[in-house]
Amino acid sequence: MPPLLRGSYRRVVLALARRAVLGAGPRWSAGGSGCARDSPFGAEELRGEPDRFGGVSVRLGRLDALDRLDPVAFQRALQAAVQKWRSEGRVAVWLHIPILQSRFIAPAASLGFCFHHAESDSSMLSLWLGDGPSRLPGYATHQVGVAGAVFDENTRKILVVQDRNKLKNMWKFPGGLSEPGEDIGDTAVREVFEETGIKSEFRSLLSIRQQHTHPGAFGKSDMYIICRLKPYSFTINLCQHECLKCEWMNLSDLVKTKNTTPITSRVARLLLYGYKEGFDKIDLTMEELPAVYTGLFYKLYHKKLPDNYKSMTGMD
Ligand SMILES: [Mg+2]
Repeated sequence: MPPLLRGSYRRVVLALARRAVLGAGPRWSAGGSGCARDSPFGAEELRGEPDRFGGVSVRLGRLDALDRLDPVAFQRALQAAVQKWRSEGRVAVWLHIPILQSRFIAPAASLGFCFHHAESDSSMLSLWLGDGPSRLPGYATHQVGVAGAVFDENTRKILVVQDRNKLKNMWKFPGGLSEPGEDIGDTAVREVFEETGIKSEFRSLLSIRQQHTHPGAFGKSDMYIICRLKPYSFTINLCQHECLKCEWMNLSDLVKTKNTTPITSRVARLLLYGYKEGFDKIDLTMEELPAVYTGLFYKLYHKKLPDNYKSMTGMD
């Protein structure tokens, strides 16, 4: 339990114990004053944790006694707490509401709180208290899809599929949606294996397509990334749920076919160019580096720097 909430927990528990001893009627009635208890639920129960940007966060799930609090009493307490935070110069309030406590969303909204985001079991509301328009960053706005262009240099064949649930059946690279926290290359390798049974390893990133208001991304922006993968198994085991067809196709046939998407066609040409002239001409390779946040790492994708440029500092 966070130290800031310890006091409020104690107060709420004591109030409940006192009520039980007195045998009071409905504790905090849904109508009327909304606080038919001897010790009204006040702003002090809603003390939150300050953040480094000058905001304050309140997690309702940490206040067990809220199970018995009605929305009217909550609204009154929240209004008083907001006034206090405003007078203290707080710039924002974050209100985390577990799904089972959703009856507190409407009272918060009536005080100006808006949805910031929702997860499967909770919602996060926010209220900007600072000067001018809100400077709070928005939540996730993107869906990331990743496909694997699995090219076998020995046979010059490329792995292609036709999706099952598409209006038009076109050849494309196997792929799918990235899981939260999953690396791009790992998504490509996983999706290729799930859809075709082919095992492969990540080589490079070849292209990024950005599309806004994408119908397949719930109207959000969609980033579709194609990676170059090297196969190390060759027997196809098609996923019947997602794919209609899968085959190893000659790369030159994929370049020529009309029965494909514009993105697949362009990447096929790019691969042909890389195969003939060297993959360093088309590859964005990956480098893993330590982030400023202790213990974390990030992946940087860029064209490989020639060795003689690695130590060069100027124009000469
Ligand atoms: Mg897929």
